[in-house]
Amino acid sequence: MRTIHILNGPNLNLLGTREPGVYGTATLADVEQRCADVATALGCRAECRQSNHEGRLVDWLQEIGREVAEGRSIGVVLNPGAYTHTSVAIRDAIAGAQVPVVEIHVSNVHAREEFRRHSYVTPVARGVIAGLGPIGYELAIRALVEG
Ligand SMILES: O=C1C[C@@](O)(C(=O)O)C[C@@H](O)[C@@H]1O
Repeated sequence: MRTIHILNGPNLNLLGTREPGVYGTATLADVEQRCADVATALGCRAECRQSNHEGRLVDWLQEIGREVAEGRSIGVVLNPGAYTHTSVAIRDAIAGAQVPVVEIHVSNVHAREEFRRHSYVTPVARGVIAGLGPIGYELAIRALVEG
């Protein structure tokens, strides 16, 4: 059974209590449970991880690149959090490890501050989902598995 990875970046461990007017009230555990259920329904396994550390996300992306090359993984649903707007290292890890990535944002980053409109990840992602809340993760999993 192939794995689909769900990686969440900084501060997404605070989902549910963090700015609920922007990010809603679902917790990260709720989101991860939903991802696990959708993956199972699609015949694969979800592995969900979160880190507040850029280098750890880079390490995980490199590992996943090896899994993809060996046919053990389908790719990554990645919410890079604030690193979306700052991280050349995460962009380079995705490109260098040739990981299929769907970029996801809970909030509509294009309707917020100007600095959230630029993403270093988008040019190396298969696609982007933003502003649909937790259901975006489900759509991203479907896109990777069925796409
Ligand atoms: O941490 C986050 C969360 C976010 O990626 C989202 O899911 O909407 C949007 C980012 O701008 C922000 O820094």
